[in-house]
Amino acid sequence: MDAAIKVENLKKSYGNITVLNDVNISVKRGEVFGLLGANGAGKSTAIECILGTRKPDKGRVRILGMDPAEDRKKLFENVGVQFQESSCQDNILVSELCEETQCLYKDTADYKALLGQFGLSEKIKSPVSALSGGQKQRLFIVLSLIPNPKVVFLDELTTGLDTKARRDVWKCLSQLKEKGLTIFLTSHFMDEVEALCDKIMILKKGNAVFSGTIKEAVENSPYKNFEDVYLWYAEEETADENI
Ligand SMILES: Nc1ncnc2c1ncn2[C@@H]1O[C@H](COP(=O)(O)OP(=O)(O)OP(=O)(O)O)[C@@H](O)[C@H]1O
Repeated sequence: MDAAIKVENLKKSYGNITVLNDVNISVKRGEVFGLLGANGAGKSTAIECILGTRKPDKGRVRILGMDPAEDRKKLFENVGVQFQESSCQDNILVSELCEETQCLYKDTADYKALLGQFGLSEKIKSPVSALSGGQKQRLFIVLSLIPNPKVVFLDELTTGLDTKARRDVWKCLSQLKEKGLTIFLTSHFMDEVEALCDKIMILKKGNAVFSGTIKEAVENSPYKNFEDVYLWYAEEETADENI
């Protein structure tokens, strides 16, 4: 079966600084893939190049067999995207924003059910500007799921959420995964990565320093705790120095 997401030899530089250096990614349908790395490692740039919103210098990308630069319309009927920062009109209500999003697609999920799953039913008539940071974050995940996507990209999906909200989001995403959703996420929380990801890639200054399962990452390092393992791959200094 074709990979849901296939990235070959992706390269991107800003001026003479290489931000992505020959990155190769393959995500199967129904898998949860985590792209990890320190601030500035190149994760957001990779997502933007994969989605075709930023032009890579080199490389080939296919999502559900489609070229994101050429098949934009068809692709975005099947792909949901939640970015780190999303902007919308100041006074728009949660229900209005969901309805506006729904109008853009043919086949959509029931947004009221999604708001319920993500703990936002009571906020349906609130202005988006009156939501807390964590509530907004959950709303943007809901918006990414409205197109009933086969693949969803979630950039730092639980940054700003409290402990209970994070757990609730994990549960919702696990349920969606069981229904066959392919998830591409970035995260700085290793407990989250362990709870959700089937496969990971660790980027260090644009280079993939590890690609595989969490179990393989642990086995190929001197550490047992996944956060130590991650730091060992991702950072200049050793994990010991961070304890
Ligand atoms: N438009 C741009 N012009 C020049 N440099 C850029 C641009 N966008 C990003 N960069 C640089 O590219 C590098 C990678 O940035 P990117 O946002 O992809 O990192 P990231 O891994 O997503 O970081 P974070 O975890 O902080 O979100 C950084 O050094 C950043 O300063």
